[in-house]
Amino acid sequence: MVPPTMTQMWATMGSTLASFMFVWAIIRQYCPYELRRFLEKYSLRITGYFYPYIKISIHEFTGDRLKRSEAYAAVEAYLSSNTSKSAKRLKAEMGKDSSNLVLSMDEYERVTDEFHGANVWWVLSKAVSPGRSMSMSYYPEQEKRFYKLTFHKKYREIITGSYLDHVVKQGKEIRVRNRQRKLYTNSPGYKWPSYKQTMWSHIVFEHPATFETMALEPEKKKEIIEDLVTFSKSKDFYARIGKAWKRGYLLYGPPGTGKSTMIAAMANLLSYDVYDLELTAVKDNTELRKLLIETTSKSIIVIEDIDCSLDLTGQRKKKADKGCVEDEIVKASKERIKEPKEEGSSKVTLSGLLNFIDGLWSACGGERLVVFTTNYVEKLDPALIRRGRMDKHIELSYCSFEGFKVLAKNYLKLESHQMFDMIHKLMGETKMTPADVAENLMPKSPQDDPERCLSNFIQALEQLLKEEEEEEEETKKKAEEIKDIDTTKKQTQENKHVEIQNDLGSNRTTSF
Ligand SMILES: Nc1ncnc2c1ncn2[C@@H]1O[C@H](COP(=O)(O)OP(=O)(O)OP(=O)(O)O)[C@@H](O)[C@H]1O
Ligand SMILES: [Mg+2]
Repeated sequence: MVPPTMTQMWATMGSTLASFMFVWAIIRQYCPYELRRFLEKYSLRITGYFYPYIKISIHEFTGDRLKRSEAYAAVEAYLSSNTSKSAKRLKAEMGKDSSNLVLSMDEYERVTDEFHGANVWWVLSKAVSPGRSMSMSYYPEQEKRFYKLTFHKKYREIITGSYLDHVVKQGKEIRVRNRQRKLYTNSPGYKWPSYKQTMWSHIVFEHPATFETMALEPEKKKEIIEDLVTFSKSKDFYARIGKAWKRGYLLYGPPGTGKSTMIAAMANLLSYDVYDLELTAVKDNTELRKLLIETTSKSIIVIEDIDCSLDLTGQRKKKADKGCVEDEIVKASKERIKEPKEEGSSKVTLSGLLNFIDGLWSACGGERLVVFTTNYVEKLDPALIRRGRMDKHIELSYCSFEGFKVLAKNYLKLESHQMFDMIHKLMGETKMTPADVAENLMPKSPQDDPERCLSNFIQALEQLLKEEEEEEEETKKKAEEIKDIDTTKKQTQENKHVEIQNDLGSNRTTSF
């Protein structure tokens, strides 16, 4: 018998395929869903005997469709950043800040990836489950999307052992980087929420502060950044030493030295959410615990002006308390300290707060920073700020010349100028907060070029120096007056003493 020619072979194969497609189309069109599933199942089993490839599916929704699968989301992020460059059909969606389009592979597109010499293929597919009626309800037709990973069976170990972990880890990191971060706050006077409502309200966190733009000595900045980055990478370390993965920071210093700015810079550095906890709006310790449980991993929990929020005897301070009077003067413009509506409803105690920091952390797990800020560190109870609770104490102080150089670069785009020497000298003799330096460097009119801003700043420094000298003179004068009064008092006392001695002496002589 003559073997078939190539053309004949192709023709036979083509017609077989066409017939198969035709039969399959008829089955899809007319067969009930259950029969179709049955045929699919057995055809897959038969081909499985000869087919050397393994397939893994990762579905978008699992179980009750309520929650999107984290694995699916991680694979999606991984593929959109790693392999979408090789995809030919892409879909575009708005990015997180609605300013750019994000591309990812489209349905049924196939992309390849390579891991330690193993080639794999990813396809985004979808299955359609038909609509069905159950009791009184009708469930419409549903599309179920899933990623299908295909690889040769000889790579089974490497793919299931490490490639999938690598994909999920990288995908999660990409998602954290790309996610829209949030600033949460607990609203004052908020009633205990009904089912599934959260106690936190949030807005999108878009603070532009970074460590780069912060006026801080370079070594200090480097140390803080390294501390934060080391913390964020220490999951295994914390697990090994049996400690909850959290770190406490105490930021202290005069108003306007960048405590709040640093919190924003921390959040931007690590891509964390921020929970700004208003302690005065928390009803009691139970509510405080509930608030904590609702926070998510990769977040910073902030309590600003901790000295005003809590009475160290255990009861929260009220707005007009004596201890906070000086803060009230300093912060007259701030409305942060709010009086609870009902009298006697303030029940958050120091021990409640300590439990908030220590007790529940261990149960919650996850990566969290807790940051306290204060203008008066000496007012705080040592128990609250001891190492282990507040692990790192950072003092933010008046602006140094190094700090000024950062601000001059940010505000005026100047890295050096002949006026800098003068500024260096004046800054060594004065105490100006970074907030004031920033305000003085800010152009106030279109005519304010960098030179003008610098000379305005010099004027402000000279004025401050004069005021400080006058104040010092005043203090000296007062000290001298007090000294004079003391000397006069002492002199009078001494004179009196001499008189008494003399009287006693003359009495003794008389008696002899
Ligand atoms: N170290 C700094 N670097 C850059 N800008 C700063 C710095 N410190 C303060 N500023 C500027 O001053 C403004 C006020 O600073 P910030 O609110 O961070 O001060 P604070 O220490 O939190 O003050 P308070 O104790 O009153 O809360 C900021 O908006 C920022 O522009
Ligand atoms: Mg602040």
